[in-house]
Amino acid sequence: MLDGGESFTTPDGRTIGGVLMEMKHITLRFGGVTAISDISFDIREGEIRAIIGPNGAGKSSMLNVISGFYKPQEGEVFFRGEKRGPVKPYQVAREGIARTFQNIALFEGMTVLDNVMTGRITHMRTGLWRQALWWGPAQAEEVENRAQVERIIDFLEIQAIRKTPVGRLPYGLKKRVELARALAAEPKLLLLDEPMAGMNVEEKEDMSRFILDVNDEFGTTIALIEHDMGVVMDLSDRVVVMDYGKKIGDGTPDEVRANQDVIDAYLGVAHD
Ligand SMILES: Nc1ncnc2c1ncn2[C@@H]1O[C@H](COP(=O)(O)OP(=O)(O)OP(=O)(O)O)[C@@H](O)[C@H]1O
Repeated sequence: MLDGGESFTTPDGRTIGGVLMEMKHITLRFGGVTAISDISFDIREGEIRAIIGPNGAGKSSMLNVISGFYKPQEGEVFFRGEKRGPVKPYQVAREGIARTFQNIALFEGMTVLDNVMTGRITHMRTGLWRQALWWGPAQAEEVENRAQVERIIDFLEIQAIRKTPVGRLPYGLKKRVELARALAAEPKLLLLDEPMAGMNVEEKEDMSRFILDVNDEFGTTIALIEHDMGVVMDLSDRVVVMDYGKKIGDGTPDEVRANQDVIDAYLGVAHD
């Protein structure tokens, strides 16, 4: 277990470990706009952690800080006990963080299988020259990559469409392919950007089940952002609530539901 507090057991019997990621006093500004104002919270190993809030609350900005895409003007980010320095997003990917996007970012002309394969890039170690020659280590690596990709395709129940170009798929399935690609990287921490946005009820139920199964089967820690509060309450172990760039709540779904500031924010009660 990593440093940073006691582990705890969830109501459904899963063990949540120590702190995997810690955000300390994060402030992020865009010119005169303060998108995130002095927010601290942690993400523990094995948990499903949601960041919710009304439109413009600062959730996407926070996800981009976690993924290393935005560098906050103030505050510190710790991942696996180490303070993050100035990193490029690909270095964050190598650290074991993968993400999906709110607006699907797949290669529409490529098959499902090839799209999921692109998620293995961070695991490709042999140089292009050896790969071109299909020689020795490159061959072994390719076999290993294919096996992992097939495992994920089976797990997310997309075998039947593995040779279909992504552009031909309905929205809900595209989202599932995006999840598959992120999982192909075997992330320690998986970031989901509004995974249920634009989905119908049935697709939302499917996606919820897959998120829970991924967490359970692979032990992947999951952080997701969402503005629809109802969607994440059944799914998450703990929830951070943001409003106007500030943290107004943090706790279990029950604690957050009972928090008056959270109720006010969602009902649109005016701020002082
Ligand atoms: N690149 C940017 N440049 C300038 N301002 C930005 C930028 N990104 C976000 N903002 C501003 O920061 C604030 C927080 O935006 P953010 O997109 O993080 O919120 P959000 O909670 O994700 O909203 P939504 O649910 O609508 O996606 C908003 O006032 C927004 O206009």
